[in-house]
Amino acid sequence: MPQYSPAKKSLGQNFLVDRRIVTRIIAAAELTPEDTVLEVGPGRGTLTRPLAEYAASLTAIELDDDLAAALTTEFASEPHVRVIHADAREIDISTIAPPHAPYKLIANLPYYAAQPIVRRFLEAEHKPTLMVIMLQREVARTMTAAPGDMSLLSVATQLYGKPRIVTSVPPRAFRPAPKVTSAVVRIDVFPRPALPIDSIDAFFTLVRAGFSAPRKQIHNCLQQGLSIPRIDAEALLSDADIDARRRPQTLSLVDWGSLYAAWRLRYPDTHADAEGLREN
Ligand SMILES: C[S@@+](CC[C@H](N)C(=O)[O-])C[C@H]1O[C@@H](n2cnc3c(N)ncnc32)[C@H](O)[C@@H]1O
Repeated sequence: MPQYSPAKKSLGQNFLVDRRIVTRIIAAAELTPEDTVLEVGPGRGTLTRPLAEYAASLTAIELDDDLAAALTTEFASEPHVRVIHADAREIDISTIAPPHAPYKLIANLPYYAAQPIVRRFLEAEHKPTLMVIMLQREVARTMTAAPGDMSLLSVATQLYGKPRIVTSVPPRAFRPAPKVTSAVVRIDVFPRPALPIDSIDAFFTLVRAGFSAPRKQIHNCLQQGLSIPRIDAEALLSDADIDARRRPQTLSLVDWGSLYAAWRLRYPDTHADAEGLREN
């Protein structure tokens, strides 16, 4: 058994100790002996060991110097396992997965960086076909929300894939125990975004504007977020066949697609400086 350094809170190190949850994660990923797997944050290897047994090849990305070194030693004699010492938020995906080769991303994510990591892989040119990830249950619920409870994160997730919660995970399943309940989420990633949008950055400029004041009616949000007069916001919503009095969280993905098409038609030149989601 390798000697590990104490858990580092700053790196979100809550190590999974409940083997039943490991089994649920592996089952949700429906691994086959042909699979290429990418694990983010292998930590002390609780998931890494079974993944290495099931998958044809496994790449594990770990930011912690000590853990990356320990895992490299542990898997040195297994050529199908590669440990990369890097930050998953910044990794160049083309260097870890050959172009066009399908891969699955499986991770018990560090909560402080879960959203940027998920976003990075969902927005990537070379996306995973499937993600099975552990994150805070509140974040999981937001990702999987239905119209009525939608938010920027729900739209940003569901544009790229179909998420569902596999199971909730109590704090006692980890050492040290986190303060919050967690959840395993499976996202079946679409080969292409669910909406025919010509600019992802422009689309998220619109969605962000739409959620600029979630308690207000959608026409107010668009006025405020896009800096346009009320009459123009109402015209856009009418073009998209959306009642101007609805709240932004009630809009479905299809509604956002219609609103985007209407906005593109009325304001074809206003999106050049769009920055997408990355600035959040
Ligand atoms: C919640 S722990 C999970 C560890 C292990 N997979 C398990 O289930 O016990 C998150 C892991 O991600 C690593 N980590 C934190 N930030 C990271 C980043 N930006 N890129 C890659 N790994 C990171 C931590 O060092 C830690 O090992």
